[in-house]
Amino acid sequence: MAVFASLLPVLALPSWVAVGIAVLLVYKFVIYPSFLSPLARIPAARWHARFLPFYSLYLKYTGTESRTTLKLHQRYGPVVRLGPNELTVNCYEGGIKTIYGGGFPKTDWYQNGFANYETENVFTVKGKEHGQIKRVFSHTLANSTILSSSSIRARAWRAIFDQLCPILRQSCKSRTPIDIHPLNYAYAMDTYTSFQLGDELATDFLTDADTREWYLNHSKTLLATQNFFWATEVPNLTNWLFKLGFQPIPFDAIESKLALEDFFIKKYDRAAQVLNGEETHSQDTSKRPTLFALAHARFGNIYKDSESPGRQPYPHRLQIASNLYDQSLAATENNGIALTYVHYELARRPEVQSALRTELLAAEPDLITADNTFGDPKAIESLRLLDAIVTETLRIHPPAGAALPRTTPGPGTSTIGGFEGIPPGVRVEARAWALHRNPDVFPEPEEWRPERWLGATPGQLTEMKRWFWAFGSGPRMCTGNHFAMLSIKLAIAAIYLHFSTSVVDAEGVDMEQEDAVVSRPKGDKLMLQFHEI
Ligand code: HEM
Repeated sequence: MAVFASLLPVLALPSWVAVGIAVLLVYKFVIYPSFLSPLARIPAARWHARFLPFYSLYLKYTGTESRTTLKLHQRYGPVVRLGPNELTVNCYEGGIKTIYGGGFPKTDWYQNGFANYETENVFTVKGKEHGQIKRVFSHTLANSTILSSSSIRARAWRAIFDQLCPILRQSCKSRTPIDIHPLNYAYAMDTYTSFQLGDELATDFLTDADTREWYLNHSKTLLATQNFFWATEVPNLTNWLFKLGFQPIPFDAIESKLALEDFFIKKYDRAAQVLNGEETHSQDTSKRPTLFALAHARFGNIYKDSESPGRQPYPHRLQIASNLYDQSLAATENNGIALTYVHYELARRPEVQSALRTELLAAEPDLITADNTFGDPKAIESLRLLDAIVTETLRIHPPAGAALPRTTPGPGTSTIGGFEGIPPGVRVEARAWALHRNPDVFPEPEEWRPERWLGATPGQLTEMKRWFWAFGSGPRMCTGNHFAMLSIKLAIAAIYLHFSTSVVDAEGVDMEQEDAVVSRPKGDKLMLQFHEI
């Protein structure tokens, strides 16, 4: 009724005024965007994409965007108009170099999807606050610090040799295949939260299977494409529907978000007590909540105390929680997916496993010390085949391979992929999935070939590194890339020194990657048979 009531004034207008308004609307919403806008020169994905957003929304809702845009780029070139105000971009010069290297601002998509505790974090925030938060963690997450951290290596050792290997050995003895995917998530979460919060407050998902399963069920619901779509792609429509009494975001997804937030904030609150000396702890550095302590000490330089409402038991509680929770989600999902695909590719290629083992055995004296821990971190850095295996896996199976949206800045216009005069406020986005499949840079791009990183000429290598985009680029590039590479390499090195693997075909296994913000294998499992060496 309210809708009809709002139309009454229009119906009461003289007919020539109504026609005039209709002509203006057609001009603004159809003729201008289709023929006169600076975007009109750019090839459109569909004829209607010039003035209607539905094609783009359809691709996002159905989780078919990355694969479809790859085909669109193959057909129309490096810049394609996906909607009236949206461009998909697939090139380095004038593409990722300009947009991401040039620091074009993020869209609200990030805030709508990834703010935790209703509070922004380094992943979502725009403006100068972003650089301030990033600087708090940047030294501790830098490659030199990560490589020299004995506590990271000690925790990884414990996770792999004391917790994971016994599970793998058991499966060897009983000749029972094992689903390695949830264990990869567990390893990623346990090692990262240990770095954040110290060993005692970290998760223990490798041994605590019930909590692991509880976590995985909630995170799967939370990140399901169609649940995520409403808040990120059509937030205004979602709010309107909510006001009209509909709830497009399923209750399960909201419940999962709240359950996970609650699980983690309890840990952060305990970390604050540790720091305040309210809990007795030894001086053992592995128990120190390293990343929590950094945020706790330095967020006061970013946020005023007035931004810490009285309900917070310690300053900036929600800002700390939002950041740490975001990081642990990023670490678990991305490292977990990457590890699963490294296993998947290796398990199908015994000859690559043998070559890797030869490389590992040659480095073993430096890699592993006599008193049983990971040795000189440079040893792991120097393993070229291992590096090529992980990099090639991130190329062909990027865990965060979907679109990363930005907006063209103002004042003035931008040049994107050779198209000049792009006005401010246009959504522009590239995706690792498509960049990594450019055959001019990565010949036979659908082939997993680690050797492409080893036999390339210096010129080819430079080009491949420019287009390699698993961690993004520019000022918003992943802050966890060094931690990710080290922890993935430690796990793969330790496991393939002692085991070989083969893939087992089992019900529910589907290794095709989801076309989603977090690109898990569709079946969400990988059954492997481990063989002890
Ligand atoms: C294989 C593992 C990982 C992959 C593939 C990955 C991928 C990415 C990508 C593509 C971005 C850029 C997003 C954008 O530009 O919109 C990003 C940002 C980010 N990642 Fe990662 N990530 C991984 C591991 C981690 C880990 C271990 C952490 C833990 C600290 C982490 C924390 C972050 C954060 C905080 C950002 C936001 C940076 C900013 O906006 O300045 N990631 N990641």
